[in-house]
Amino acid sequence: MSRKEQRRRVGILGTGDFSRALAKRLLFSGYDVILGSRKPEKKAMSAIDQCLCNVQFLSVEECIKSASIIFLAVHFDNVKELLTEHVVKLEGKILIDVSNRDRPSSVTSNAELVQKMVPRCKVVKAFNVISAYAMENDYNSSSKQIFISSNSEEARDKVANIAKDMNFRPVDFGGLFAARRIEKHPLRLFPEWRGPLGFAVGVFNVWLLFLIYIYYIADSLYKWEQLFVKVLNKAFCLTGITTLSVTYLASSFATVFQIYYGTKHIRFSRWLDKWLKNRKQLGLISFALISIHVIMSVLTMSPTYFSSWYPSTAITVPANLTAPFQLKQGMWMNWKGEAACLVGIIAYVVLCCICATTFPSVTDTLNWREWRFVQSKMGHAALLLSVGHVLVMGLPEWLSKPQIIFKSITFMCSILPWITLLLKLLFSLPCVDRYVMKLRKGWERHEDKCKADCVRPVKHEGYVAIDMNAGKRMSCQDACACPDDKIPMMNIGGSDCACASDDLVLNVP
Ligand SMILES: NC(=O)C1=CN([C@@H]2O[C@H](COP(=O)(O)OP(=O)(O)OC[C@H]3O[C@@H](n4cnc5c(N)ncnc54)[C@H](OP(=O)(O)O)[C@@H]3O)[C@@H](O)[C@H]2O)C=CC1
Ligand SMILES: [Fe+3]
Repeated sequence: MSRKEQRRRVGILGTGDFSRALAKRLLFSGYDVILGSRKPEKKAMSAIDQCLCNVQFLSVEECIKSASIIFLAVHFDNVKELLTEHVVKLEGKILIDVSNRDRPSSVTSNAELVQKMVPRCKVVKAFNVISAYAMENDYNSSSKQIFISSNSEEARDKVANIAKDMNFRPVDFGGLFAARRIEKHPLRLFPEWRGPLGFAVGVFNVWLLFLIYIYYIADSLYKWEQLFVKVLNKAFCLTGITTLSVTYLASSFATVFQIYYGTKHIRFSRWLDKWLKNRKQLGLISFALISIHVIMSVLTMSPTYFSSWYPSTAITVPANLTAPFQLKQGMWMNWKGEAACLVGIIAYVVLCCICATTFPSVTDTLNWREWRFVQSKMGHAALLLSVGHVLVMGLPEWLSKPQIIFKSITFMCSILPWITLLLKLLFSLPCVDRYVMKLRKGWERHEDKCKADCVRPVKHEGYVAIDMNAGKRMSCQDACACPDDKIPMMNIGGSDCACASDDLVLNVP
């Protein structure tokens, strides 16, 4: 057998669903596949799938002997029993663990446990994030990622090449420790959506209660039948605009944070970090809510529902009527209705454009500057237009009845968007913008102070004293917060800060 043929030969232990899908995919990718089964004589794979008629069926032992790269496609519970007899034969081979867990664990991973069972084998965690169905049917899957981890770099490279040959996109996660993260991946259930959805539901309930109070309890403006469309439509609109403001408010908070600490090297607080990371979800939720508002408004667009957008529908019939009486009614919208519609439509179209750029196929075509333009400039423009839409509807009422302005939903829902827009305006002022840009390029307000106070050429157990280079990577303010008799130090990776006293200093160069 030529070396090339040997190189493209792989073994698979187990003959279940995943194993069959994997074998088929590997065959189509030009590999020579050997299946290792506990009872090879009983298996007739070609009867299950004709494509598998070229696959060799061997015992587990023979399969391990014949291939240097072996997929372990059995459930983890059966791995120990299967491998115990073959520990020696597996020495030096690459064993790819594809198993998944029922529950995530931060303490260990299946792959690490397998590595303990066969310590002299190069265990690789990979392919567990692809379902048997996708493996078998989805050939146009170059965007599908395969996460790979192993303590052997050579094994990671070899498995990455196999993944590429199978038209997947390998992602190297480094050492086998990362298998914990990889095994958590298939168990996730939209974790990044939970917070934003919870927030939106909370805000929706608050607005709904407020609407019920002002429309039904404080006043009897609407009938209870109107709760489903007339009142809920307003709740969707108010929640949509609030969520949209919250989406854009996060970046202003981040700027305030950086200005306050005078550096970009301090980590954001956890809540702010989470908020910043959830902006995409918040934006998409606000888009969904505003879409519901648009559909409901279009369906109910009539003088009865939108009485302030149309002329009065009241007809005056003369009391002394003796002849047929014809009264023409102009049912076109007044200026307020037309202006509110126009601004609302433009706001919605801008929102649709922003939304479209979140699709990976569109995002990939944008450069960094274009993406920022759409997400930041167009996003704030959409928020401004949404506020404009509300302003057109609310302003006449605010001016005519200022005493009940806090009962006006148009006023109440505009407060947060105005704060968001005013903060954005403030940070766009040239002097503020210049300062923020300087911070974002790495300049630190406390740098000069640090230069005087913190530079001490000492080393200590993996930590180095804060010097100019270290100070750039970490907040000098934090570093200088050590008491007078302690020297501020940071670890070599730059992620941890420590205060050490002079007598602990081991090595003064
Ligand atoms: N199915 C899927 O979509 C995915 C599965 N995976 C992982 O792939 C692995 C295999 O899954 P799947 O193919 O669905 O499982 P199956 O139950 O369909 O197949 C498991 C295979 O393991 C072999 N095996 C070895 N020892 C034992 C034993 N003691 N008891 C029972 N079977 C044994 C059997 O083959 P034989 O009888 O020939 O020895 C059996 O066919 C699992 O770890 C799973 O987490 C990962 C991603 C997706
Ligand atoms: Fe509206």
